[in-house]
Amino acid sequence: MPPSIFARQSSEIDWCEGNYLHSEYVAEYYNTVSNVVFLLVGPLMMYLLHPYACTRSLAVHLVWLMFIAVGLFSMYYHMTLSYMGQLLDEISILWVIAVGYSIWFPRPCFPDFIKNRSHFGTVIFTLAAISTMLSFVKPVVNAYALNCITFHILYIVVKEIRKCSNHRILHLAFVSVCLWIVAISCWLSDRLFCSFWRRINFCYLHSIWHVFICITVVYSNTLFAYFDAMYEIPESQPQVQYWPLKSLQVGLPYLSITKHRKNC
Ligand SMILES: CCCCCCCC/C=C\CCCCCCCC(=O)N[C@@H](CO)[C@H](O)/C=C/CCCCCCCCCCCCC
Ligand SMILES: [Ca+2]
Ligand SMILES: [Zn+2]
Repeated sequence: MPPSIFARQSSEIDWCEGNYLHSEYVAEYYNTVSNVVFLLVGPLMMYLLHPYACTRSLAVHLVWLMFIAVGLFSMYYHMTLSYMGQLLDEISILWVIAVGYSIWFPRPCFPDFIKNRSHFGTVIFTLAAISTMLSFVKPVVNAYALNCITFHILYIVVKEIRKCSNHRILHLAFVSVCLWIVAISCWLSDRLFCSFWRRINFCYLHSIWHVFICITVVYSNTLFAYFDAMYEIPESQPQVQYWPLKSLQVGLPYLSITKHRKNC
């Protein structure tokens, strides 16, 4: 009988951290626990972005709810290393990116055949549905394919930043890219150079990736929310602020709205 898709270690991928070293129930202890950052940052962003979401669209909250779901699925995945865990982790990432694109993709960058944002959303959701089906074909390539989407995101960042002269936004874009470079270096190094990291007994790179990609997503989403707000709701005078140290530009960035349109 073939192993169940829920069976422990039925995933094709095994991350560098040793399995069942700290608990008989948790396959990769640090890779599991490090996902707590998603569970802390998601609700905090929903709280900080509430005025912006009320003005722009409540779908902004959906991104952060799905972000929390990604953290929970990722926890389940590293806890079990099951095939089901892997697919839940990857498919939930695909859909949160799809929702992010539908809300924040800058209107001037729409391809010519797109009529409006809801048409764009339909195209993105169709592509995400097709990709979801394809993800079952060769699950081992899914994570690489998801990471490749970032190159398209970087292309859009460069395109938008060329039109921008606001120093706070240039700083935000620069820090987003630096954080992503650190995150992806950890992810790739954990996958490609595991024997080296095992030799020096430092197998925590994938846990470090979880923390850095979580912060990168906060930075890049704030950047896209700013670009989008300047196109769609400029009258609300959007501004980037930082939690907890507003004045020093230190901490987690978020979009604040000066003139609040009371939709909720
Ligand atoms: C107009 C553009 C809008 C962009 C919206 C982007 C919204 C992204 C929101 C959430 C993505 C969360 C990703 C967290 C992954 C955590 C789980 C994890 O680590 N899974 C791994 C296995 O445990 C798996 O191997 C990872 C696969 C790859 C994930 C790729 C994530 C891409 C995130 C995009 C970041 C943008 C960076 C932009 C830099 C300027
Ligand atoms: Ca492992
Ligand atoms: Zn992970």
